[in-house]
Amino acid sequence: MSLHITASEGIPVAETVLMPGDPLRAKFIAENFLDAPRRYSEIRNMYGYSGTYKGVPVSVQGSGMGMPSMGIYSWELFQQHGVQNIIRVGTAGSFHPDVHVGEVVLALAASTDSNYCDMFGLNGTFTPSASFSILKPCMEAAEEAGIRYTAGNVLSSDHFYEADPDWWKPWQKMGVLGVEMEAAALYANAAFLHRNALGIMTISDHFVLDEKATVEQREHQFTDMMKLALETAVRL
Ligand SMILES: O=P(O)(O)O[C@H]1O[C@H](CO)[C@@H](O)[C@H]1O
Ligand SMILES: O=c1cc[nH]c(=O)[nH]1
Repeated sequence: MSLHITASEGIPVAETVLMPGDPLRAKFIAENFLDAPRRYSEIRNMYGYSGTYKGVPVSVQGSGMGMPSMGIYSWELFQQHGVQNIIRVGTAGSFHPDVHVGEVVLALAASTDSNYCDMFGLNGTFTPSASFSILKPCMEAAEEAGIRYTAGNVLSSDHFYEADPDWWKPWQKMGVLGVEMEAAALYANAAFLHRNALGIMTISDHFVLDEKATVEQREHQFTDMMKLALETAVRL
């Protein structure tokens, strides 16, 4: 048990955890993809479940929205629940005309406008990046399952709503694929605590094209990303 996660000896957290921002997406993944799922935590309704996928123990834990929330849950999972690998299964807005709603992005690195990494006391700019130990099996699993993906830099932002409607254009110019709100904190915690992390995102909105996913799609229908994360988990 930790401050924000109930899990105990009775229902431990697995070494590999899938983390959607939305706790209802965690419930959906557990109920639709895991064998014998059991809920180990419901503090603040931030559900966590443990079960197996193809015989391998896997957990699914909501992270909430934003880096402070992801910072708390991933820190406790790594530090107090023995977790080795976290795979974020999130949604993102695309800045790229060739990366469409419903498509999968692998976040090689997470640029950020957040000061989350200041706590590590570095005298330069840390680059939160994915763990190759998860990225490689994920790419292999995607190729085997025929799941198309784009790999690149994403922006982890502290803001969902921005005052300036053109705020995203300088990031697009730098080749950043799109925006979400948690990967940088996850990658930084994993680096500091010597654990592994990867962000797999499905595009839910578009900044360039007139494309948008429904609430139902965001919660339930981004199954390529969920299957890909689970197929990656069994390869770790
Ligand atoms: O779908 P999730 O995983 O929550 O991810 C994205 O959606 C939320 C914003 O709507 C933020 O958490 C952002 O990172
Ligand atoms: O953080 C996010 C997630 C999806 N779409 C966005 O525009 N931002």
